[in-house]
Amino acid sequence: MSTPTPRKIAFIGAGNMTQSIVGGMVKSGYPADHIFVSNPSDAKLNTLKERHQLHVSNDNAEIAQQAEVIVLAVKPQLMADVCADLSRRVPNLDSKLIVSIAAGIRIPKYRQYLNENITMIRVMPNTPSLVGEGVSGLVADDRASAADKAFIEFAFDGVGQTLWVADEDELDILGAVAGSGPAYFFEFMASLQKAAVALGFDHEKARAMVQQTALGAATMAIDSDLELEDLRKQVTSKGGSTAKGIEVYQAADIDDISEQAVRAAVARNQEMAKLF
Ligand SMILES: NC(=O)C1=CN([C@@H]2O[C@H](COP(=O)(O)OP(=O)(O)OC[C@H]3O[C@@H](n4cnc5c(N)ncnc54)[C@H](O)[C@@H]3O)[C@@H](O)[C@H]2O)C=CC1
Ligand SMILES: O=C(O)[C@@H]1CCC=N1
Repeated sequence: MSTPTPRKIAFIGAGNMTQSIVGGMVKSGYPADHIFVSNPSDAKLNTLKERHQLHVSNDNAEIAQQAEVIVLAVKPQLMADVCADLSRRVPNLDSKLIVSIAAGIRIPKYRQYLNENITMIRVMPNTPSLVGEGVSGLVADDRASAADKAFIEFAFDGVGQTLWVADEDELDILGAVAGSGPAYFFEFMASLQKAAVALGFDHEKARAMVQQTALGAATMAIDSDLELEDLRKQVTSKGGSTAKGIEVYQAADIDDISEQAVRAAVARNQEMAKLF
């Protein structure tokens, strides 16, 4: 996608997600002098400033006042306080585009916290955004224009793939699959690594074989038109060793485990919508 007309964009919170999104935007040609980032402490701000020559501040409201787009990138638990401060100190919030990447909290809540008339897009990214291989789910309210949506799509295309979803229920599900997903894959990779160690490999070799296998499998899944199940079958020779390993996973009902995990994460997103 071509670079949209630059708008001044303020990121509230300089954590992992902000660092990756800002890095992706700059790499895609977005002018760094249109990017503002705030955080209570200086270390992450200094790194961002050195790396990209963008504007930084310890004062959320100061950068929000100057911006046309405000990205809320703090933990859900802090959102109410952060928004209360912005709504007290930033005039014309309803003339800006508000974006949140926080899990759970829904658009009507932001209207309560900030202003009933805001225009809002919610995005659910994931940590592989840090290496440009993220997935970001997006959902916009009825007030967001085509230009607003294109602008935010550009910002998140810089760190991976973007997927528009129909509503906030779907965003909760995408969050439980793709937002949390890297943790599930790491958990599985770590367990395979532990198995290799249990059978005699040292930690380093075990990790090398697991991570390269994960990369290889993911690359094959992306490059192939085959269903994942068929790719699995290609590895599983009749009467061979993989079949025995797969039998163990299937006996533990891996499909049911994954469904339960996703349902539990969706339920927590719904809970956070009520709590914060
Ligand atoms: N980490 C993940 O996998 C994902 C996280 N998210 C969401 O992204 C948001 C941020 O997550 P991360 O970047 O991972 O967290 P993080 O903990 O790395 O970053 C949060 C940043 O906010 C700063 N902060 C704390 N209080 C603040 C305040 N009052 N004003 C401004 N900044 C403040 C912290 O110092 C920190 O730098 C969360 O709401 C989370 O739900 C969404 C998708 C995936
Ligand atoms: O665990 C969380 O709440 C966030 C949202 C998706 C990934 N991390």
